[in-house]
Amino acid sequence: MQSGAPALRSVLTVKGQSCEVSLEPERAALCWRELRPRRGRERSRAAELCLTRVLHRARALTGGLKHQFPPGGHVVPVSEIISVEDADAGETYHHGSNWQHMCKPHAFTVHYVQRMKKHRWSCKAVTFWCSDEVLCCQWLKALGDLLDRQTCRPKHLLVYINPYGGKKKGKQIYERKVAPLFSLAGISTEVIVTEFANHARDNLYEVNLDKYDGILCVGGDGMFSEVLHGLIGRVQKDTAIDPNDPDVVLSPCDIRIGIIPAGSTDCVCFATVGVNDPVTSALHIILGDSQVLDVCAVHRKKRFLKYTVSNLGYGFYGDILKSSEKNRWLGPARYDFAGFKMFLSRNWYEGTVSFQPAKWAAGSPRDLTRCRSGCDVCRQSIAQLEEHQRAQARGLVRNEQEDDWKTIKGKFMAVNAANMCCACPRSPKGLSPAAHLADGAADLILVHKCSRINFLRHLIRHTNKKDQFDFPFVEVYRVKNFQFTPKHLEEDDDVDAESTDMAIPGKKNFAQICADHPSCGCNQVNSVWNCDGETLDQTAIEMRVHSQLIKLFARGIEDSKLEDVGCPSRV
Ligand SMILES: CCCCCCCCCCCCC/C=C/[C@@H](O)[C@H](COP(=O)(O)O)NC(=O)CCCCCCCCCCCCCCC
Ligand SMILES: Nc1ncnc2c1ncn2[C@@H]1O[C@H](COP(=O)(O)OP(=O)(O)O)[C@@H](O)[C@H]1O
Ligand SMILES: [Ca+2]
Repeated sequence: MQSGAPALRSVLTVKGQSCEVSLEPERAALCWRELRPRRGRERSRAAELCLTRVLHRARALTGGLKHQFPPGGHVVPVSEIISVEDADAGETYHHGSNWQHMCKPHAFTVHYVQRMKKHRWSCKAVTFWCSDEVLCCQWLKALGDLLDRQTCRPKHLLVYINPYGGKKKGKQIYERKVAPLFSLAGISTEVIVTEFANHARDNLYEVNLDKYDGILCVGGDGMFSEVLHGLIGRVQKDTAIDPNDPDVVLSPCDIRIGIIPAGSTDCVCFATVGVNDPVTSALHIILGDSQVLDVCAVHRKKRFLKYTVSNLGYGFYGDILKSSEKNRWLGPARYDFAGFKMFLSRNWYEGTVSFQPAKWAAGSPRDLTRCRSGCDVCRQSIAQLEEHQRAQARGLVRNEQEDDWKTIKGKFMAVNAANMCCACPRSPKGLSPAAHLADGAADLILVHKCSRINFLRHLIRHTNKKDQFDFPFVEVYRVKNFQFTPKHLEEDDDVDAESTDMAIPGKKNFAQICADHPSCGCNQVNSVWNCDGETLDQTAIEMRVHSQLIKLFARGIEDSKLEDVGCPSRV
């Protein structure tokens, strides 16, 4: 069906009921309604309410439907159709009171996305029976033409599976839940089951990226981090950008990354999709969703260390990660066990944090806004950032290289830089609920030394509606960069850029003794940085946000108003 082509309207049979079915290109929606609703099928008030919501959503998605659908109507935007195919021969067809088997049915099946509760999607199917073959072909062609126009959808994907992530079910999850959906959608894949850590990262430096429309990782945040490093590293290499230069403008990655969650925290997936469900993620990939994402680069002096997209955490979250690695056999529960242990240890670390606020950011960490699909705060922040950069280039405002630094010295239980809300099943609102995916800024959270009971109160607020920053011992800032120096390195301006913190013998020994004797009463000198679930050996670091450097197969968390909560009216 060409653009401007007339609408297709027919009377077709769905589940033995005659329906008026229409497909209108300008509305980009497939709609059907029963001509004579079945007797004795009175809709409950709840069902009617649900239907009103479907119509409201369809109107929003299709730019306003002029046509009102009476109760019994169904609307599926073409952008949410997964595939259309000839109905299976031999399928049972209900005609009047007789059940018949048709050898060659004149019917087609539409597979589409249905919204379930809590941002979960599932794949539904509806079969339309036609009176003759010509009509059936006409419908298949019209729908096929409209689907061909969905050019953002991937056709060929490279998939990396971590067989050891999370509950070690990555391969099973991919084969049972994801691969069948991809073949339904006509997506071909090349699958690599990783054999060792960093296999995916290293492989991405070698593969011909032009062959693929996207790179998928099946695993947790650590596996995502591998793919992120492989892809960003590869693109910088291809464009001759030196990642060791902390001030360099990194080349953006155009190829999208998809995450099939099969890890322990799945925070990147949860915070960009709204749920860690493999089927939902596969459907977002099939529809060709795209969500840009800020990436933070971590350096020490002039040496690149790591990229992070979710949380860069020192103290509590660094210690949890380090301690949990020994108990990998516990699966995702290792974090709760380590969390409990670290809570009891009440470690704190002395050091200095310096940062530059993101002055142009449209939001602030405690403004109660949430980053949602098509986020206005992200759009406005980037517009203001670009305006600011243009003014700087024209010399209208001072270069901020040396200005506006704020410095805080202290004893910290935790230093976290959340580049996104970091929502996960343990904390559905996340470490920084108002952080944004693509605003060019991160939320720097400083938790000063406090009593165990106060720290617990702060932690518990990650799981309820109260503000976790509303404590005198917690500070939060929206920043474009920050530096952290542990106290024992504060005087060491001359520390060789190549050396690590552990190269200071006396201090290493002290830290070692205390780590070995936690009951000795001394606090350890150093924690480690938890960088999206990977540890960093260095403690003195600098971090800078690179706005919108990568793209994911996601659309950000949708407003829950758009969910058809178990609506019975959508077949
Ligand atoms: C009392 C309940 C407190 C719940 C507090 C929950 C806060 C959760 C914030 C989570 C931020 C997650 C940031 C992202 C981290 C991931 O990149 C990263 C890697 O993920 P991967 O294994 O999938 O590769 N994951 C992590 O670093 C794990 C963080 C896990 C945090 C668990 C915290 C549990 C704390 C339990 C404290 C218990 C106190 C009990 C007192 C009686
Ligand atoms: N085949 C493999 N063997 C061992 N480790 C691997 C393999 N493939 C990937 N990894 C590493 O496993 C780590 C954890 O993976 P991840 O999928 O994030 O699981 P989890 O969420 O349980 O931590 C990552 O650091 C990744 O580099
Ligand atoms: Ca951000």
